[in-house]
Amino acid sequence: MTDTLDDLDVEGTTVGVRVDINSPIDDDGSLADDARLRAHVDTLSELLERGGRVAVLAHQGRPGGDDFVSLEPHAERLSTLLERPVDYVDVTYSSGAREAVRNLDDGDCIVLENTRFYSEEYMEFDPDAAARTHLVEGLAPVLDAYVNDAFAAAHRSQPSLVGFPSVLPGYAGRVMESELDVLGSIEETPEPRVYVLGGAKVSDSIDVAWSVLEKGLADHVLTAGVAGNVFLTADGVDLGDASTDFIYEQGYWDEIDRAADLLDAYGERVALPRDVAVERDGERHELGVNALPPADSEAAMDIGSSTLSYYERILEGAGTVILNGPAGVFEEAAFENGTRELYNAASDVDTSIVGGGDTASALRSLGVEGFSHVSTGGGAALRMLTAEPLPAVTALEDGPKHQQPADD
Ligand SMILES: Nc1ncnc2c1ncn2[C@@H]1O[C@H](COP(=O)(O)OP(=O)(O)O)[C@@H](O)[C@H]1O
Ligand SMILES: O=C(OP(=O)(O)O)[C@H](O)COP(=O)(O)O
Repeated sequence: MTDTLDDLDVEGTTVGVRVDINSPIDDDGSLADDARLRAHVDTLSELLERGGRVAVLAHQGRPGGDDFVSLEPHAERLSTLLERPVDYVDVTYSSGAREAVRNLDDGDCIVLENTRFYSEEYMEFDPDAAARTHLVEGLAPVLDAYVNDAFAAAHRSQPSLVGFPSVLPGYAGRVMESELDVLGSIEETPEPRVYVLGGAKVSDSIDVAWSVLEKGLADHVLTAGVAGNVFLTADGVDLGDASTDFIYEQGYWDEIDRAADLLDAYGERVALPRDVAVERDGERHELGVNALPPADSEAAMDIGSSTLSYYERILEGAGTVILNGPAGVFEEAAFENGTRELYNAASDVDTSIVGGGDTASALRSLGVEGFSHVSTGGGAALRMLTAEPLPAVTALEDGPKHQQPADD
């Protein structure tokens, strides 16, 4: 068990709080959805009301992505949500960042710059190595304690997640605490258990599929989204140039082989889309897999209606469904149907657990409700639901193993 905020003597304590406010970003760089910021309000308010001095640490996007932006808009929105000034600091661990942290008074809050603006934060380290990174050596000297509330990133072994608890006393924030509580007992959920893997993080989805199939946790794995397209390709379906190029551009070429191996080993428990939707003459047009490939420029953007009927039948018999990732490009009206209907069917299952940043945003924009638990995490929730340890949680549990770096 990890210590929580109940174990922290907050007043006058300078706390580095790692949150996950990684959010969809509009074309103009503003926040398209603030659900993940709202999720952390309880933790941050509690720390501030108890007289803590709070330096928020977080990442946004991945290098090269359109959503790889500064945390300035996040600081502004947090200020509104917390109903108090929240200053944005344009550095993360340099002397300027240390200065901003030293200047905090009781009840003050700042947001440090996107941790992933520094390349080491985009690499995986074991906790000992993470303790020696620039980020941790630079910032830990001015912190008294570390709170990890970033459940959604807890499956990453990055310095801001595993390095700080190696040199500072670490505590789980309220989001982390409640997620660990709800998601910690997957083996006890009713069977049959169905995992629905959609979205665009194909490597994560295939990792999860292997793990839950090998451990006998999943009775069925339903594939959709880009993951579904990769499985179809692995099964020998030619999706055409547009979808195939997309898989290649996203760096998922190797995943096709992994998906093929998985189909060889557990094919009878893995369901593949039976049809896909493409854009033809400006409208949605559905094609059965036998009618593929489509014309050159037509990408598979959603699952079609016969896939939906097939998946709905499996879900009708399920005791538990665990779902991550949209079934298609739900951001476009023509391709939201698969996601809406699949989520609706999943929400009718007795025990229904859903997670993921885009998934939560799809739930809200499509108005789907009724899940037993909506997790702030996608990959992290799935990893936990495979009964695998989360590196950031293990680091918190293990506690500090190294001396806190000295202040200058
Ligand atoms: N067939 C598809 N082709 C391209 N993108 C897709 C497809 N299906 C889903 N997506 C995209 O997947 C993204 C969400 O995936 P992901 O980040 O894995 O979800 P989450 O954040 O819930 O874990 C969405 O932006 C959606 O447009
Ligand atoms: O959005 C996140 O994960 P998710 O898409 O699995 O919900 C987390 O912020 C982790 O981000 P990452 O998958 O770029 O490491």
